[in-house]
Amino acid sequence: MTTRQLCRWHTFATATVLERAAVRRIVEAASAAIQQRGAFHLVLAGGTTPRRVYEALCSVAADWSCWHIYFGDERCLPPGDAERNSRMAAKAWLDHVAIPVAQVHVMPAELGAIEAARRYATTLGSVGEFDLVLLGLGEDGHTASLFPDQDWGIAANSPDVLAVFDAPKPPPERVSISAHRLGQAREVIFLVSGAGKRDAVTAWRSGQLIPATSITPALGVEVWLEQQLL
Ligand SMILES: O=C1O[C@H](COP(=O)(O)O)[C@@H](O)[C@H](O)[C@H]1O
Repeated sequence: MTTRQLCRWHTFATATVLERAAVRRIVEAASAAIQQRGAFHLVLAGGTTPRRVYEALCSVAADWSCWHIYFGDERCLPPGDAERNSRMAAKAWLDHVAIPVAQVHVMPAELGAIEAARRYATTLGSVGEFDLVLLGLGEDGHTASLFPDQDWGIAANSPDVLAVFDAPKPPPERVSISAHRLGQAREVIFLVSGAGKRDAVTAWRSGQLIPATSITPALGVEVWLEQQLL
């Protein structure tokens, strides 16, 4: 049985306005989580819009010692490869702030998708609900590394982490947190900008099943997008 996605759409005049709002929301969510539970568990997305948000996070004041970072997906490439989502996030943000290294949970994707998925599932085994999951949207409607016509891990008994092969966007071998596990979150925000996303947004808004619609947290998802995409 599939759960229907509760979706709240928010438009922003430009990508820059959207990115500034995302930075503010991340910092607010972190403060609230740290105040209420002593820690902030944040899942990062790859992609261009998130990268600019990460760059802006370098200059905010935050209690970095309480932040715990996870990755929604990763590309099976060597650790320092510029195309890895973890490398991008490190370069843009994580290398410049005082989040303890042991609290940055990189997917060991260099080990291959199957072994990396197995190890990351162990990492997530001790993590409860994420406080905030950031996701992107690909031009084909993919999110994290959940691609059209592949297994998105929707079922409650799906593995928490999927080994992905034959991804249509390079590289073909990837690792992704499953849709079911990504939905175990207090808050999920999709950050969507760039004219190339228009068809995917139209498909989503018209009720078509695309990978992004498979993320169904109890409180629904927020989709933050540039005005030009509507
Ligand atoms: O390959 C990926 O693509 C999506 C979307 O990225 P974008 O650059 O088209 O915005 C991203 O969310 C995902 O993390 C990444 O691995």
